[in-house]
Parts: sequence; C-alpha cells; structure tokens
Amino acid sequence: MTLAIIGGTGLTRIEALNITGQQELETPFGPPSAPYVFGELNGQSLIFLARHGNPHRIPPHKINYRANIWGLKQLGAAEIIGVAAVGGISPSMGPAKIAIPAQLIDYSYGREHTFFADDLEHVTHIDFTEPYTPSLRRRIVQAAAAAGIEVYDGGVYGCTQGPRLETVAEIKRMANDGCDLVGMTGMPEAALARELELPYANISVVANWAAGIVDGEITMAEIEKNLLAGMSNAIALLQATVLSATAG
Ligand SMILES: CSC[C@H]1O[C@H](OP(=O)(O)O)[C@H](O)[C@@H]1O
Ligand code: HPA
Repeated sequence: MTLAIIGGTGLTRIEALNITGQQELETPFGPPSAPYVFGELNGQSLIFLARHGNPHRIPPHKINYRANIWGLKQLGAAEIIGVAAVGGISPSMGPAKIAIPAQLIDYSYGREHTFFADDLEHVTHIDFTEPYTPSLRRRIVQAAAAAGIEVYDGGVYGCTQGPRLETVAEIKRMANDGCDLVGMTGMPEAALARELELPYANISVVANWAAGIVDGEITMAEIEKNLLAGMSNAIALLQATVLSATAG
C-alpha cells in the first residue's frame, strides 16, 4: 500500500524522508511538476512529488495536474495525501492552524480537469459527493489525535484560480458560500485522483488570514513565517499518519 504525498507551498521536500531514489516520467499528458522522489518515512516507503516543482517555480494555474496524478498511479501509488497552504476564512482557521477539509468548492477555470475529455464513446461522471476519501481523512484525524497534534476535522476548501490572491468581496462571497479555507491547487487534483480511483485527502496549513478577514494587506513575509510553524506540524502529522498505517 504505497502512500504518495504531494507537497505544495512550504513543502518542496521532506527533510525527514530517507530518500532511496527518484524518477523522471513522461506521461500522455506531458511532464509532471518534478521528478518523483522515493523514500522511507518512519520505515514506511512512500512517493513524494513537489506540486510546484523543486525549486518552486510552477504557479497554481500552470500545474500539470493530470500528469502529476497519472504518474503517481503509474508508479504504484495506492493513496494520495495532498498538502496545501491556504488562507483562513472562518474564525477557527487562524494562521499556522491545520485542517483536514471534508468538502470543497471549485472556483478555478480553464484547467485540464479530467482524464475523460477525449473519450467520446464513454461519457464518465464520477461520484464526487465526498471529494476527500472518508477513510483516509479519518486515518489522518485519528493519527493527529493519537500524536497530540491539533487539527480541525472538517471544513470547506474553496479553490480559486490564482495566481493573485483574492479581493475582500471575493472572500465575502466565498464565506457566504460556506468556504472555511481558500487555496489555489485543491482542484482539479482531488477530482483527478478520484477519476483514477486513488483515495485522496488534503492537509491544509493556514498561511494567512484570507483577504479582508483582518485589516491590512497579505504579505509573503507573513505567509512564510506562518508556514514555517504550520508545516513542521504538518510533517509531524504525516509521520504520525504513516506510523498509524504501519500499526494498522
Ligand atoms: C501565497 S501562497 C499561494 C500558493 O500557495 C498555495 O499552494 P499549495 O496549495 O500548492 O500549497 C496556494 O494554492 C497557492 O498556489
Ligand atoms: O489567501 C490565500 N488565498 C489563496 N491561496 C492561498 N494560499 C495561501 N494563502 C492563500
């Protein structure tokens, strides 16, 4: 049961990963974001992929999501955890907090978002009632509880197009829609994993209050500072999740 981790902003590599190899891949959809890195985390083998490339150079709307997910399937990944930096919209989603969202709303556009685009004979509609695989979500939440890592169990991730951050009015609209978190990469990543029948869950690390939630502009310095704290907890959570898989 090989776990794959897709790391985003603030998680281009995992220091604690004992790297055993890496592989570049061509896919029918073009090149993935980076070479796939094979390694062991707490004795458990896994595959790591840097969503924005390593070094971080691909903006969210230019990521080849189809190649990334297809490559993971080809390499034998059995499940995927996507780690994402997000803006916090709900009062409980403050900087450096971690959430395991249960739902999402897709505001992105113009992205290659399906593997079934060219198959005119078989129109395929995947079920997406629960966009994040409930059993994998549960495992992460339980691992967090066992390790004493504070996470918010649930919430709605809203995926915007980027690369710019949102306006105050856009965030107000998203809050009205029920979004608790805002990021730019959650879709089509989650849907593509579902199309290939790969269980998928998301660990969201809050980098900043979303636009207008508190006064002032959003700065990269603030984002980097919060991610430094939040990502070290996210890595501890990944380690706890991997250990729980070994134990189970
Ligand atoms: C101002 S940082 C925005 C950048 O960070 C997030 O990336 P990821 O989801 O890969 O961690 C967000 O989606 C944007 O791409
Ligand atoms: O405020 C944000 N908006 C969208 N994506 C983000 N990723 C980190 N922070 C944000």
